[in-house]
Amino acid sequence: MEGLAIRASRPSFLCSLPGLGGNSQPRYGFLRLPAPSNAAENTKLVANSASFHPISAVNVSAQASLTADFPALSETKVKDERINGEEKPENIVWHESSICRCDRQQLLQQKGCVIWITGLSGSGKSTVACALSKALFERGKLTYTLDGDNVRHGLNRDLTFKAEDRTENIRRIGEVAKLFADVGVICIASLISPYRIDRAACRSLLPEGDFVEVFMDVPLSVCESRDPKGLYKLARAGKIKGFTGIDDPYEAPLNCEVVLKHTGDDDSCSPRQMAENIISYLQSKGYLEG
Ligand SMILES: Nc1ncnc2c1ncn2[C@@H]1O[C@H](COP(=O)(O)OS(=O)(=O)O)[C@@H](OP(=O)(O)O)[C@H]1O
Ligand SMILES: Nc1ncnc2c1ncn2[C@@H]1O[C@H](COP(=O)(O)OP(=O)(O)O)[C@@H](O)[C@H]1O
Repeated sequence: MEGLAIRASRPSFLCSLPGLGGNSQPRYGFLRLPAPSNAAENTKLVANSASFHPISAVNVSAQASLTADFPALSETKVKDERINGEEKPENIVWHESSICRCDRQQLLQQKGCVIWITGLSGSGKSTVACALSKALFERGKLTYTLDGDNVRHGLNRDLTFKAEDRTENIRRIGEVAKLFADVGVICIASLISPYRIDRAACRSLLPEGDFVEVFMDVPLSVCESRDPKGLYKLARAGKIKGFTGIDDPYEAPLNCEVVLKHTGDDDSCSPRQMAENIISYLQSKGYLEG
């Protein structure tokens, strides 16, 4: 177990393995514990990990008994009872895989992360997401885009635009994006995500640096003049209630990784150029290498 540097800020099993694979960048993966040969050994291993991941004695014995009854669970660990401040049901154990995130990243020659594009309706989120995924594809990098509009056709079809439903929309997309990042994919999430606290919650799901918040800094007047779906017109006419920027708030990021500022309709504001700005950021942080 020597040489493992635990990222204390993460309430999970994430740890960094400095120097692994000859790369100076820390790699993130699940801490692998050897398969215990018996319940006592298992208890000891779990107890040893308690310095970074507090678990209760009740869970330790539950783990030991599950392991005895179901050998297939021998490499599972009891997961934190509280994740993201929420109570989790009891008797849920984390099943470990023999292939970890760093293996997948090595395979893909890139690092998983989430590019979170936020901004008003009509600010160009979907357009820049599309340009980014195309430009990365041309460089041989694997992306997947979660667009608010699209996800609301399926996974989030039950959600409206009232505040608590927007929060749930963002939470679900944040969780799905986290899974994609764990696959090693560059996940592009483009949704209005108007509330700072919800974006911060999604950020907190990921290891530091892996959440790249991109703000489409486009004035409301520009978005409204574009109005490709005619929704601003309807909102102004009072036919849509609670429309972001009209009668519902948008909280611009105070401190995000990339700001794409609209300064006119010149080349510097083209979707392609905006995508290149994001790619430069990813390159500078090593996300386009394995
Ligand atoms: N009331 C209201 N407010 C804002 N937007 C509305 C609303 N009703 C429908 N739409 C359309 O839904 C798209 C936004 O969905 P999101 O999932 O991105 O929104 S949110 O993050 O949950 O706030 C948004 O798409 P984009 O224009 O692509 O942003 C709108 O077309
Ligand atoms: N960088 C840009 N410059 C000029 N027009 C743009 C740009 N990005 C998007 N648009 C146009 O603005 C409108 C809204 O873009 P869209 O990507 O659908 O925004 P959002 O996803 O934020 O609602 C579309 O008609 C699109 O062609």
